[in-house]
Amino acid sequence: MTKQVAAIIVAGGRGSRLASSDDDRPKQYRTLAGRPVLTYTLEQFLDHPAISKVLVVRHADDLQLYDNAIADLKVPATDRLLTSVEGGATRQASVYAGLNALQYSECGVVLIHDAARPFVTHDAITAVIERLQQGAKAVLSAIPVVDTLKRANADTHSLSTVDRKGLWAAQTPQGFDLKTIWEAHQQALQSGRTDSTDDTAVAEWAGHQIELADGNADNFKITSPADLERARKIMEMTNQIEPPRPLAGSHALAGLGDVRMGTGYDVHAFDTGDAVILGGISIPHDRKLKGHSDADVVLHAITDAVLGAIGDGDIGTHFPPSDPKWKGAASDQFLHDAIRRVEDKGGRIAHIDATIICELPKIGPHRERMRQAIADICALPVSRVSVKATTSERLGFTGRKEGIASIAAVTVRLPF
Ligand SMILES: Nc1ccn([C@@H]2O[C@H](COP(=O)(O)OP(=O)(O)OP(=O)(O)O)[C@@H](O)[C@H]2O)c(=O)n1
Ligand SMILES: C[C@](O)(CO)[C@H](O)COP(=O)(O)O
Repeated sequence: MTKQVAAIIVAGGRGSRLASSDDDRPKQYRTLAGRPVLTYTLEQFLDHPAISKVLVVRHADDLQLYDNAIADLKVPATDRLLTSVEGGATRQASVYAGLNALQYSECGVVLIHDAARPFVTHDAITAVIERLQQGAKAVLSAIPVVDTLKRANADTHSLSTVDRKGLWAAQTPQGFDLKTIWEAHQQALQSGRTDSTDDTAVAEWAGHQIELADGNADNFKITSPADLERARKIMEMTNQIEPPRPLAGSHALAGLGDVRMGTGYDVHAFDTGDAVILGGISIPHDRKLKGHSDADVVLHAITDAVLGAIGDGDIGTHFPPSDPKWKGAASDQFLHDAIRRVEDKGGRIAHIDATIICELPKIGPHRERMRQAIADICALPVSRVSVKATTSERLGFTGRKEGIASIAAVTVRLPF
């Protein structure tokens, strides 16, 4: 009999090996081409027709980040996405929290997957499910080790070669009969075994046989800063806008699509505070910008430029300042909404050029981070985002340091 399949996505870690001073979000909430890692991971499971329930285990402090990740889903979550549960101090504890939450579901088998593996494929998921439906109690998605392996001492002098024959690199998803893995985790905990780095280790320890299913090298886990960079490049390439065809004769415009240009302008006054939000990042300053939302004057100008390109009103039309809902709101959601309006018309943003007009703070030291933040929000390669800054030679309100202005130009390609 075919058993109902649940998936647990463990997203309760802190990503300490990827810690960075300018972004305190755990790795599963960092963005790849504008959307959180967790969002991509979840989509793979929500999109798989054989999976009935998906449960995310998250850290107690991450509720807002989790909600943002769900808001970015492009596949319907419906009632298949269960209410998230809080994890524990180790991966093993987080998985156990997820298994406990599934005890009263109707699912007979469960896949356990790292949120930090967003490139998991439909085929890798199917391979694990098929073996479980054929009766396996524990299935590991894995790839054979292809590099020559060395064992080295602490000062990294190579000591010996390890025979790689029969060695596999464990990935996720790992699939189990739900009762079997739940009991194995319970026994492990009762015996004080709390440091297993994966669930097949828990099942092995409890005496169960593990079967292998085909994983793939692309399903790497984002662990280090280099992994995050690699993931960003892959996702940016996947989302890459086709380069415009070279202009040639009368068909040139057909190759480019319906190219539109929009401009935006915004101003916010200074208020007492200690940081300004500009282009999606926070910059320490001796004032803040006053506004109904977070007063990110750059994202507001870009949002208006996007809306201008498609002739769809302006930021105030869609997000009236009179609506208390937008009080203190992060402005990336305004831009996300404008981009969705472009995508609903089958279009794409091709290029963004923003200028910030202020005497202070100095923009130069923050420019690259701002470009990256805007590129992330818009799912664009950073090469398609420009941020410039100028003073107004001490003239006018920006010159008197009363506020900051920003103008933006955005190019959009729509289908004919
Ligand atoms: N207490 C924990 C620890 C880890 N995980 C999850 O388990 C997966 C794989 O673990 P790992 O890569 O070790 O993640 P972190 O523990 O976050 O990373 P680090 O060890 O660098 O802190 C990740 O999706 C992570 O969010 C979890 O749910 N709860
Ligand atoms: C579960 C896992 O992803 C399999 O490769 C891995 O063991 C996670 O733990 P780690 O702490 O990152 O080694």
